[in-house]
Amino acid sequence: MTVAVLGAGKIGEALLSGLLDAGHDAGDLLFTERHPERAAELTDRYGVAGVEVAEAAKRADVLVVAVKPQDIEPLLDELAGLIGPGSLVVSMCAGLPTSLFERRLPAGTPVIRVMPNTPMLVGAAMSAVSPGKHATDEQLQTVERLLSSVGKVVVLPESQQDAVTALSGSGPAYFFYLVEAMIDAGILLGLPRAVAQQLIVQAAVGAGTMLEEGGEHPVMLRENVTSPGGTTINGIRELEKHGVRAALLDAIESARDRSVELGKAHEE
Ligand SMILES: NC(=O)C1=CN([C@@H]2O[C@H](COP(=O)(O)OP(=O)(O)OC[C@H]3O[C@@H](n4cnc5c(N)ncnc54)[C@H](OP(=O)(O)O)[C@@H]3O)[C@@H](O)[C@H]2O)C=CC1
Ligand SMILES: O=C(O)[C@@H]1CCC=N1
Repeated sequence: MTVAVLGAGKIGEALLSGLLDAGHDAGDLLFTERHPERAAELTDRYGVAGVEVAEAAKRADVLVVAVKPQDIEPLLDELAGLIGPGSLVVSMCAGLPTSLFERRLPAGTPVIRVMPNTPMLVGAAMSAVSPGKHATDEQLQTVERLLSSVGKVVVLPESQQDAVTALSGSGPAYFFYLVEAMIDAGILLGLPRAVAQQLIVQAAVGAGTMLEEGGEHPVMLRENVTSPGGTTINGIRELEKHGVRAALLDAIESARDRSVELGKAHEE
């Protein structure tokens, strides 16, 4: 099976790299890029061929659309004249509904909407998958299998994709932001930056592993760190005083709203 990534930016590269690490053959992967120097860099790094969209449409069984939602219109115009009956289109674009692709591509084109995240680069993606109206169960399974090689996969109704985009699509950015702020706190307390970074990154990895493997609720895990009359509760009081929980709710709601807005921009 040949997979072509249309738009090999951050997420497109993460997919190529994750698939190669998972054992996919470079010869079964293609990508398109509009900057020749970026294409050359990717071919050097991964041994994957950069091609024109027409060649990708001709050779690939699965076309993964990974351009910014703002760049979708010209690509759809181009693809509309190129897509053959055997092509399966997978969109990773935030906010864009499968109905947009179905309306603009040849009648009956199977489309599957996916929201992955950048940990795909290290085989630890969370991908949520929603089939459009022409995608068969077999095509859904193909996409699930492909994405399972680079992380975890859930199948969800498309109506939940804007929420998923805000939660797990953007989620890594919020964790990185917290880590960055906590490293700054280490600097404030006089630790060398490298030491602060090592301490916080390992605390994040340890917490993530406990969340994933321990099976305990996050509230319980936090309570276990919070000794009576100890240090952690002082920190928690400050987080509550500064409304960090409400800030996260607002942040994720706002990201969801932006996903809805990106989709609306392409309504008929
Ligand atoms: N980054 C993330 O964590 C995630 C992103 N996504 C989705 O993935 C998509 C890409 O996001 P991201 O990787 O961050 O964005 P990037 O801008 O890094 O990647 C998109 C790439 O596609 C190129 N491009 C645009 N139009 C074309 C075209 N017609 N043919 C070939 N290449 C083209 C862009 O070139 P140029 O540099 O000139 O713009 C760019 O290199 C978005 O729709 C986003 O919603 C989904 C989940 C997570
Ligand atoms: O910021 C964005 O729009 C993309 C979608 C989810 C993560 N990154």
